[in-house]
Amino acid sequence: MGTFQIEGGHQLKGEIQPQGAKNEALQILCAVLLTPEKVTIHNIPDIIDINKLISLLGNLGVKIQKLAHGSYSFQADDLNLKYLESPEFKKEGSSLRGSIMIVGPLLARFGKGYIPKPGGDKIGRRRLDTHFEGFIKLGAKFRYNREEYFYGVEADELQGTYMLLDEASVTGTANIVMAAVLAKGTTTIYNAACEPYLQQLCKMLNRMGAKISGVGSNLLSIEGVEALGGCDHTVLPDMIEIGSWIGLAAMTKSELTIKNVSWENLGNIPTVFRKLGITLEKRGDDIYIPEHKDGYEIQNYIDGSILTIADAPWPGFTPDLLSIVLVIATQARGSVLIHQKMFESRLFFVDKLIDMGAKIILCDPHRASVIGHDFKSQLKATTMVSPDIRAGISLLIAALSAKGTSTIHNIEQIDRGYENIDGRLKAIGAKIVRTA
Ligand SMILES: CC(=O)N[C@H]1[C@@H](OP(=O)(O)OP(=O)(O)OC[C@H]2O[C@@H](n3ccc(=O)[nH]c3=O)[C@H](O)[C@@H]2O)O[C@H](CO)[C@@H](O)[C@@H]1O
Ligand SMILES: C=C(OP(=O)(O)O)C(=O)O
Repeated sequence: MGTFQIEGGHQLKGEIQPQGAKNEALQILCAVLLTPEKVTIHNIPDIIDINKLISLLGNLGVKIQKLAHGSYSFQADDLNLKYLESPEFKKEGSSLRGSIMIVGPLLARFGKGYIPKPGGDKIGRRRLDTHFEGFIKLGAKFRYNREEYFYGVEADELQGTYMLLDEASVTGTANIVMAAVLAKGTTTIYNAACEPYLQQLCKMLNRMGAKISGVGSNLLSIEGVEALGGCDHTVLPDMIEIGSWIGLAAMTKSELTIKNVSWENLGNIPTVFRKLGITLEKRGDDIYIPEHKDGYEIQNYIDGSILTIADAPWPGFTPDLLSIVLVIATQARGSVLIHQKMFESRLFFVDKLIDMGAKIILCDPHRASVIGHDFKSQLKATTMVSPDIRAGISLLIAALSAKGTSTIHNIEQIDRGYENIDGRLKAIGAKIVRTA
């Protein structure tokens, strides 16, 4: 279990380039299974979860070539489907969440898709009903081995149909879309998730020859085609990393420029940070954050009542940024209610912030009320364990703003989603030491 030692209380300064988006890259990598032709992908982040998925694809027989940092070509022309029945697959497939999205492409192209219960953050119930209900609607037979937590779907042929998803699941929508592109006839998916991750996936599939319309909305129409071809794709910058750097700048009162953020794909993320009182300037495609010498003040609603920041499926505010918003609020002027609607175990990390001196009341597993210190009282350094990716980065931001030296254990949880995090933060002045 690796550890970070963080000397807090230093201002940072400079430019930071966001990595490619983890959650988009996971979808895009699974899509290479849909064609025997070569697919080239750029801006793939070098992080644990992505590297695990690339290794899984390699074990499935995908030919992989590293072209440059973040650029790879993949060719799934001769797969070893026997691997899906091996003990190694049961171990490898269950070590990340994104692996679930190999099922749709394998089902569509080879008539069968299997997966052990996928891993990912332990942040509450993470069911897979939406995925499998979608495959069943397309005509697949479903099997579930309870002893081994092993899921399987099989079909000689998939038939397009209308479906109303029970919830706008991100990975569920991606999986069903990837199955439907090769089905017979037209599939209509209502209540589809439409995060930029999915928009990017659909655009890529269309470049491969798929016929998907409604991209960016919650109503997708997919006219099945016989086969897909190769393509080139570049992953967008990671909007969750961008939000993390905004939080970092505010909490450490640092002047930072976040480079090439793809503003048009950030949805309401800038607006939410502005509601917390943080100044963000659009400079070309960069975000410039000035030093917040006098802190930042949370806005109330028009009627004077206390602001709530809650998550919702896109174009609502992503749940993956709520932990970061919460930590920033601990030093704001004013109060805010953080309402994590999607996951029931994602706010428990606030205990660590309370230990550090933050004023937070965990009202219930979904809601935390934060009363900001307005920098009148600095957080105190402490020792903590990172429970999940976003709590981990939030604790790291808290530690960078705190007085004294903090220790964070289990930093693999942060490395799952942030590329060379210590190296990049040290380059802008952070004092972090990594021990293996
Ligand atoms: C690899 C990947 O891409 N992971 C992301 C993906 O996970 P993932 O695709 O696993 O998450 P889902 O979108 O399926 O669902 C997330 C949670 O929200 C609940 N839910 C979802 C939709 C809805 O309308 N109502 C509702 O309550 C689900 O029951 C579940 O508990 O999307 C999540 C929600 O944005 C993000 O936190 C994860 O980072
Ligand atoms: C919850 C997350 O990831 P995963 O779905 O891979 O666990 C996340 O990226 O915040």
